[in-house]
Amino acid sequence: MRTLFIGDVHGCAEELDALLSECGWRPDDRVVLVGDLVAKGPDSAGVVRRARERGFLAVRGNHDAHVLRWRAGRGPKGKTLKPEHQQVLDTLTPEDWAWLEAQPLYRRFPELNVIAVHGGLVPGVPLEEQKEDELLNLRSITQDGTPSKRVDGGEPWGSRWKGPELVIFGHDAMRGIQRHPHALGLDSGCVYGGRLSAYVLPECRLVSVLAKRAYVDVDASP
Ligand SMILES: Nc1ncnc2c1ncn2[C@@H]1O[C@H](COP(=O)(O)OP(=O)(O)OP(=O)(O)OP(=O)(O)OP(=O)(O)OC[C@H]2O[C@@H](n3cnc4c(N)ncnc43)[C@H](O)[C@@H]2O)[C@@H](O)[C@H]1O
Repeated sequence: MRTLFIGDVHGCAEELDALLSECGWRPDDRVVLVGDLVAKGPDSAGVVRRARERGFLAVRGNHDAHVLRWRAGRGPKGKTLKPEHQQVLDTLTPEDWAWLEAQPLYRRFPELNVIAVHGGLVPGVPLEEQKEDELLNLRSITQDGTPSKRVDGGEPWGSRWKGPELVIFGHDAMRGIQRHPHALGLDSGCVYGGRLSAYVLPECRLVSVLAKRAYVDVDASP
């Protein structure tokens, strides 16, 4: 059986279809989306529906977690919901929400020696002791080992991850595809007009398709 790990889709349903086609996706392939299925792009509900109906697996991304919190009435106090998240709340069906809520923060694939997570893992911390915010939002590690959610907050966390598992992650569109000895970043910025990327095992093949257009202007992003 093949396993296709796919980077941040962010509602780019047409690009997801194109990528699956480029990979030669068959229903007996296992597909694992590494988080941020929703928000920013044009068709979050279409992405979740495809994943749900086709039996894909996913891990939860920071945007998925954010809309789930609002849906549960636990949005940050005194804050208003951004349009990109309101659109998700307005369009997902109850079945979509149930599926999204069932997605964990990380998944282990022992037979592949792979861990899938959206943000990252703090090197040296056992998997079960990793904090939720870092699993969702980690990007960098400072010289003294402090985790940071900022791109300029140190070196990429993946460069310090020593294995033994290969960690496949997303969340870092600014750095794009990251190849470290034991970590592979798959967010190639599709929603910003970049590419949507997949890593196919056991072939060890990186496949990507161009975004049809930029749905978010990087310069206009907060
Ligand atoms: N209390 C609160 N009140 C209201 N809202 C709240 C909230 N707490 C959380 N939220 C909202 O909930 C969401 C999740 O928040 P949170 O979980 O806090 O994540 P975040 O890292 O702050 O969210 P970002 O939107 O910055 O990052 P991202 O996950 O979209 O990463 P990406 O790499 O694509 O993008 C990161 C950046 O990189 C830029 N970028 C990406 N690619 C490129 C490129 N190639 N070149 C230049 N810039 C690029 C993007 O424009 C973007 O700015 C956010 O929208 C946040 O604002």
